[in-house]
Amino acid sequence: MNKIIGFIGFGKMAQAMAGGMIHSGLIRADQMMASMRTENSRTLAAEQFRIKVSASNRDIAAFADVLFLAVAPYTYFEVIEEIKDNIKPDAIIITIAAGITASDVENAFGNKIKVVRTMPNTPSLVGAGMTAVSVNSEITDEDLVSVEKLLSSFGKVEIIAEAQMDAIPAISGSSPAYVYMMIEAMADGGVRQGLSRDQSYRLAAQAVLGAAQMVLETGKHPGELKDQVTSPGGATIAAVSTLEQERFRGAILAAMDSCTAKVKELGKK
Ligand SMILES: NC(=O)C1=CN([C@@H]2O[C@H](COP(=O)(O)OP(=O)(O)OC[C@H]3O[C@@H](n4cnc5c(N)ncnc54)[C@H](OP(=O)(O)O)[C@@H]3O)[C@@H](O)[C@H]2O)C=CC1
Ligand SMILES: O=C(O)[C@@H]1CCC=N1
Repeated sequence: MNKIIGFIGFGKMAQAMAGGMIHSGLIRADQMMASMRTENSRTLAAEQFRIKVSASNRDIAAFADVLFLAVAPYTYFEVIEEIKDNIKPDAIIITIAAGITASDVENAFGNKIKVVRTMPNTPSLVGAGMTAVSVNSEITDEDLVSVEKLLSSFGKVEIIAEAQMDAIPAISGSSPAYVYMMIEAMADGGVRQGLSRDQSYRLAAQAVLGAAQMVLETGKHPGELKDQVTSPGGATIAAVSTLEQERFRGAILAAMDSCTAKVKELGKK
């Protein structure tokens, strides 16, 4: 793809997307540039990713064909105020912040701009990301093709209605954190039974990966797949019964409600 990709803010999420794009071969490091606040972050990013770095958000905005706004939600509007007169007229602005709407961004720029609101996740780094996408009315069919191509270079893309975007962090933006917690707990359980720590992580992570792949590839209901594991009078149903007593599913639903409530709060600041 023959475009300059700019990142304003190059933290955990931007690095995961940039790493995924470079690794896929779609974008070369010399097509990417990023601005960060501290010198230390810029030095590390230049060393690790071999991209151009700058202290000036305006410099990045002036060169980018596709500009990712990858700062925290509470920094969005000061950054937009800083760069709004510097973006290329045809630039595509990609937002990744939880809770910030496309119309918030349009209003902050103060004129008609192309906005793609996304909610990515960190598995983008290994090409296994999940990015939800909604676009504003300035995005043409041709733009959407380019955006989908770019975002697909590091994982799956789902186009969704803007009104549903606040629901996405809980299910795919933040949820890798819950899964890592589950893998960590499963590995602790393995270690408790005498398995090595390393082997426990590999066993637990591969079981989670395989279960997710079963849901995606068989198209079967997760309940049916669970039933295939639970042999009558066996060990799995003993584990399932304890999980139900401990409100495993209730805890996940409650955590997702907290996540979504926080997303809405982030958008109001
Ligand atoms: N982490 C995740 O899994 C996900 C995060 N997001 C969204 O991504 C965004 C960033 O989150 P995350 O990557 O976790 O955060 P990080 O704290 O890791 O990164 C923030 C980045 O912004 C830079 N920064 C801060 N202030 C400025 C400024 N004024 N101008 C330019 N750069 C600045 C920081 O630079 P420095 O290091 O020099 O301080 C850093 O590079 C958030 O909006 C979040 O909602 C979305 C989906 C998933
Ligand atoms: O924790 C956060 O607010 C961001 C949004 C989704 C994942 N990380």
